Amino acid sequence: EADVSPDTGAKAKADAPAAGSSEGLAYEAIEKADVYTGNATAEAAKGAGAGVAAKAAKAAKTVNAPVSPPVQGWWESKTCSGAYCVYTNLRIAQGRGLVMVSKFSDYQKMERVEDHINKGDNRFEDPSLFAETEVVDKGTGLTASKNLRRGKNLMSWSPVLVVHKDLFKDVKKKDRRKLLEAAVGFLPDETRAKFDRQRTQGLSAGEGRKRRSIEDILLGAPWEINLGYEDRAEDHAKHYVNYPEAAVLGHDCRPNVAAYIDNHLALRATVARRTQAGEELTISYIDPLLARNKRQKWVQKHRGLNKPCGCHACTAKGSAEELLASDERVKELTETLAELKNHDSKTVTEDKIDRFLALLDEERLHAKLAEGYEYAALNYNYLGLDVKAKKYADLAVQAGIIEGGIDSNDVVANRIFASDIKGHWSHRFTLKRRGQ
Ligand SMILES: C[S@@+](CC[C@H](N)C(=O)[O-])C[C@H]1O[C@@H](n2cnc3c(N)ncnc32)[C@H](O)[C@@H]1O
Repeated sequence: EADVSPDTGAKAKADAPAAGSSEGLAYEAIEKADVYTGNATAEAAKGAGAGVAAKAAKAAKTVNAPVSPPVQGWWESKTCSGAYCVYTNLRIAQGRGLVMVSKFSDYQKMERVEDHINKGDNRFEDPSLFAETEVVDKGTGLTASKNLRRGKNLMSWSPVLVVHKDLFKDVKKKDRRKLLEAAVGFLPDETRAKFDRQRTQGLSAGEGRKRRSIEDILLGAPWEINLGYEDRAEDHAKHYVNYPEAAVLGHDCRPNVAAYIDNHLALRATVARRTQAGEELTISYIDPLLARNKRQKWVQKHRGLNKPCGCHACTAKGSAEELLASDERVKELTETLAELKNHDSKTVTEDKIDRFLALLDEERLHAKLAEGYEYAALNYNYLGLDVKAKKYADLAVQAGIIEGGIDSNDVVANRIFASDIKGHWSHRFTLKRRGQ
């Protein structure tokens, strides 16, 4: 499949043409020592059988092929370990570039979404809205420079590194480190410098000597995409994604910023509640509706925090009473949400929905309201309470734009619902079933 470069209009082929070709493609020489070709690990060979070993052998043989990516177009490097290879596109997203460590079939899927990635914006909406600062016990973070209103867009950035999640189980640590370093080494200079900042950013002098590995950087942020088809269980195409500019956002279980990956694979971050100048801007690295002990362990185990989560919702400055109250709210919210999601539920009443909404607010889940509002609206409508249903369907649209983007499926569906509450299938659904 050929794609048109946004800058030159030239056809950029996925195949890397020979070095010095007359198609205007240039090669930057890199140290050959930086390019690594590994063998299939025992685990990968076991998982994928002879094909993987054959591919590894082929890779080993072709190590003398061009070892530098072309300036434009996709490039399949011969830097591989087992089924996983490094792929590059330096011109994508107006020259920001993207490197990938993945399987050939997933690389092909990525090639097909190039146009989408090219259409995304790459910018901080208004750099005067926040500044980088040191945050106590959290390293570098972003702090609001002005008062910010809910719904204010902060940033949109295309991915620069995409890594298959199975790499971490199929390839040995030493080999995957080489693959990841080779991939990042191929990024255009400016982008690589931004990536590299993440290795030392916010580490204290003592920690600084350690530098974060690329692996730690990937695992320390919550960004994942699935290049497969959601409805195919066998399709394991989950990938970690890195957005260097967003990596400075610290974690809070009750954050003031909502962030999501949009249809252009861009990371977007939007203010989720009114924020005062001087407040740290935070996102949640995990599902904020998990119970507190799970949240605390999860961020430590999976998000690189070197101690249990210390955010206000997890510590309440030591107030056992406040912590207990929050735990109870989270439990009730989770249980009620399950009831609201079940349209056969016999236990949902107007009071229960009212209470659910009050708890959402009290628990300060301002970056995760859309789902709750949507189910509240549906359940009000089941009971024929169309004024409340309309109010929360509208709020679900508003929250959905902040949490998932204006084009997201949920926003589109809720707009339709909000525009015709009484014509929606949910109207008086429970009442009709009760014969009322
Ligand atoms: C994506 S980075 C965020 C930027 C980071 N503060 C820095 O200085 O580069 C994730 C890392 O930041 C630190 N961090 C983020 N949120 C934190 C929190 N709530 N408590 C403690 N450390 C946190 C952890 O070291 C985590 O692995």
